[in-house]
Amino acid sequence: MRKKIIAGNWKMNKTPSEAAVLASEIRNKISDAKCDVVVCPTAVCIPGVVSALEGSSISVGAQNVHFKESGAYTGELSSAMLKDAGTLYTIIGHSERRQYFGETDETVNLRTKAAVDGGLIPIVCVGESLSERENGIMPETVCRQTKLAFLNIQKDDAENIIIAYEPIWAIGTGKTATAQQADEVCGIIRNTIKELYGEDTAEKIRIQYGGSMNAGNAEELLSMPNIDGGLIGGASLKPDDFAAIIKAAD
Ligand SMILES: O=C(CO)COP(=O)(O)O
Repeated sequence: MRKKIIAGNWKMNKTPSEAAVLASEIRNKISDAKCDVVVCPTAVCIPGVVSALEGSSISVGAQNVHFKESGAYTGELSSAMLKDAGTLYTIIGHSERRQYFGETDETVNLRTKAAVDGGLIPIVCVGESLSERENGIMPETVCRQTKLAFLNIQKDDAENIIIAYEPIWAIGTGKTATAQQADEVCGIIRNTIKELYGEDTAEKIRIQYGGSMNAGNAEELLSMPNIDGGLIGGASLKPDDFAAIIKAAD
């Protein structure tokens, strides 16, 4: 039985002081979660959020990580820096980064390797666009993204990586994939992991769904056999809604 994992992607929202308040509010609402809970604020908010959550079971994640250890990469953050700041997870390859910041399958793979080597748990995002779905190439897209993200990742490391299936057409649109649609794609991803690493890794790896998950639809999505959690955008900024999603996972 895979332990569920609910992560909040705060995206480019909240100042450091607002983020610390939000973290405290979330902490107060979910003291007894049975699933893993992660919040991913912007990098500048990490120290304040880490201290607001100190001693709680809620972990902190970053929204991106660079693939080099240090050097002339203005504006970037290494896994060692994030780790030292108290981060345990990092989102990698979110579709917004692929769309607006030139992220490619190759850089997603480099970042995934750097995160693993630096002791961070990657949350690797994959997902098709609306036109890919409408043209019948959704399976090809998610298989390709998954295979390339895991290139040169050892089996022992692979099973600890989290994959987030986020169909681009469902992000921030209020248009959620149906539970059946989401489960089908999470199953395709799990099968790809089976091809790469075998049945045992495929059974262990956790696959989240992300895309307009909210307090109303979380329970149905999280009850599906291949969905092991959620990567939540908008609803993770509302403590009551985020707490309701965590309750649905438990
Ligand atoms: O992109 C997402 C999480 O990474 C999903 O965002 P929304 O939940 O706002 O649709």
